[in-house]
Amino acid sequence: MDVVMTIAGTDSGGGAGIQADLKTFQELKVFGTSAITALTAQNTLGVQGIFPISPDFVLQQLTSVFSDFDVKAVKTGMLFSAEIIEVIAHFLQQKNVQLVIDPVMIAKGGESLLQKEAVEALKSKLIPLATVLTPNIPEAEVISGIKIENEDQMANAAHKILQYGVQCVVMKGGHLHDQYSATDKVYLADGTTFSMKSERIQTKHTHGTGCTFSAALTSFLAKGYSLKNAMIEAKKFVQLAIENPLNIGHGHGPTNHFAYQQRKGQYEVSINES
Ligand SMILES: Nc1ncnc2c1ncn2[C@@H]1O[C@H](COP(=O)(O)OP(=O)(O)O)[C@@H](O)[C@H]1O
Ligand SMILES: Cc1ncc(COP(=O)(O)O)c(N)n1
Repeated sequence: MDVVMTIAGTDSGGGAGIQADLKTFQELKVFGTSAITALTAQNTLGVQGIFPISPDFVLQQLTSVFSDFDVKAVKTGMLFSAEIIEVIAHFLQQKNVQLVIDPVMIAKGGESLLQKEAVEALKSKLIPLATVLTPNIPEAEVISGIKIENEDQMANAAHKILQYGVQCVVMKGGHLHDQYSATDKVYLADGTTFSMKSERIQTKHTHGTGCTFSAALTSFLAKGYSLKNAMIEAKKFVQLAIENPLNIGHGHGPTNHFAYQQRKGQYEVSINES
């Protein structure tokens, strides 16, 4: 059984963060472990409270898991502070794992999940260790310092981020103003790019989409899929999770992690090489 790990914050409402990651891992038949960076009191309406975990205790969780399991791939989500990022980066530097970084900054309701001062530590300490970085457009703007309003600016931002040492950047298109499609663009350090296009679902139930995508990507990498195939299957996983909502909660509801196993044979992501 392939063992994976999520280093992230919790979501008491179960739609994002650690909970979304573990549900995704379970559906994709990998064994999920975790190191929690912060507890959030959260539901589909927003984040009502944040209780950060001490950096020492984050390190204790990492040490417990890695001293016992052969962890194949790790993803990070909400990291909250520079101190927590530094502890994680120092720890992972000495490990041979595939690392997916979802640079979570702001919850859909607008609450900050990463302190502003922590962006520098993310850029200089953690991103250089990563196999893949999965920013949404606002996160890519903060990390690159480039405003993204068109494809050229997106490519410039991706190439700047690749210079920080990460092997691959996926620009997630959920926030783009495209009425019909949700296109994610993938930029690799070898200069190649491709895009993954799916139908944009008109829905307010997109809580945890970024967490779910990066957890699925981590699972497929741990299972030995190539980077490209892992990315395509992760896109399929999140598309089906959005397309088949559970209709629970009174705000931005969670996605449906069960849908991939039920419907994966009925859906193909459209790939464009460039
Ligand atoms: N309305 C939608 N319909 C289809 N796919 C979507 C939709 N919104 C987001 N996605 C997809 O969900 C994934 C997460 O994207 P995004 O919402 O940009 O990230 P985040 O949750 O980090 O803000 C991406 O693969 C994106 O293309
Ligand atoms: C603990 C936690 N982590 C991450 C997110 C981001 O959620 P989304 O994937 O919807 O951007 C969240 N709302 N809460």
